[in-house]
Amino acid sequence: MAIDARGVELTYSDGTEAVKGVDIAIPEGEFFGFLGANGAGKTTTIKTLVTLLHPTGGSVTVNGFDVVSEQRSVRESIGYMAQETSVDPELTARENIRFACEAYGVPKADRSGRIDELLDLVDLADVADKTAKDFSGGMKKRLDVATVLVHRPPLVFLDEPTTGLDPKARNRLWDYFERINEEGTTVFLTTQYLEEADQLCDRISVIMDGRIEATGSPAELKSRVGGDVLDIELDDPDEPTVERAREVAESSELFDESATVSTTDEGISVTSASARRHGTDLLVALRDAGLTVVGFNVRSPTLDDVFLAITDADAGAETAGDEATETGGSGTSDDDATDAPPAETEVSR
Ligand SMILES: Nc1ncnc2c1ncn2[C@@H]1O[C@H](COP(=O)(O)OP(=O)(O)OP(=O)(O)O)[C@@H](O)[C@H]1O
Repeated sequence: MAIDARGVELTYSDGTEAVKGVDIAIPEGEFFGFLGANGAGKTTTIKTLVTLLHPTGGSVTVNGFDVVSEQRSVRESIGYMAQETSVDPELTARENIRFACEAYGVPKADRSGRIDELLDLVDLADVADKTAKDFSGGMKKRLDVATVLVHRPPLVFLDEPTTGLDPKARNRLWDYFERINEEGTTVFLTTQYLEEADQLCDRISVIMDGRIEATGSPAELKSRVGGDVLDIELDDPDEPTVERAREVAESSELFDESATVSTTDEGISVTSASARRHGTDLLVALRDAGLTVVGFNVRSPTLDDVFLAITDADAGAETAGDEATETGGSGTSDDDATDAPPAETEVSR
């Protein structure tokens, strides 16, 4: 097992319960995605797994080593790409990787071969001797990836590695991650992007408010949505119009007991096992209710829908969102620079 985490809890010294009993079991070679909105607890969990924070409850082994009593062995056997870049802008790409080789104790005789190999892996060989300060965001991230691989760790942690990158740079990074995984490295990736998790991961856990709400392959999670999705675009989708459409949908034939309706910027989305069969009936019912449908589409669910389904289910279950206050001086954290997370998710439709 690459990671075996049981009942992990992490309460910061200001009382914020960021992780509330998380179980994660990741076999070797898996590409695992840890998905959640801002502030859900992804970084706190990852920092616990890489020994930067000590769990306040539960137990974790990484590559068979205990994260508390065998911290050093854990660190030697993993690569960790943090959200903040570790690239030194004053050094060249080659020097940055060489520096990482020294830091990780890569034997001198192996260094230059390893550096060339990694420059090739992330396509930076052409700019190997340019200083990193002139690199684009995507190039810096690629260099970051190379530096965490110098000691050939069997397991790498990537904490939101593509946040802030344009789609092209993001796609390119995905190729490298896939390549690393194909070569046998276990990957633990955190992301806010459902599309990213869908594309890359064998298995995904969704974390919300410090708890894992769902785990499975992208296909399994999508099948939990319980049907296909009918997106309906309304003319002038102000609040009363959308509410009326929701009422019509909820009293239509589509609406069996597992069906759900969510509101979107354009109108409503109905998820139902009979979305394909009875979709057009709903359109007629909406027209009869005096509503103008300007667009509709029936599609298979995406991970966005999974996320929404979980969020909807969760909203009733608990009083949501006691957003923690930042103290900036936590005794348990060795980096206190977490930005206050805005209360929004990256779920775009
Ligand atoms: N040093 C700290 N002291 C106190 N609370 C903290 C600290 N760091 C994070 N938190 C809080 O713990 C919770 C989980 O934060 P965490 O950074 O793990 O979430 P995340 O899912 O990684 O979010 P993001 O996408 O913003 O990185 C949040 O409520 C956050 O405000």
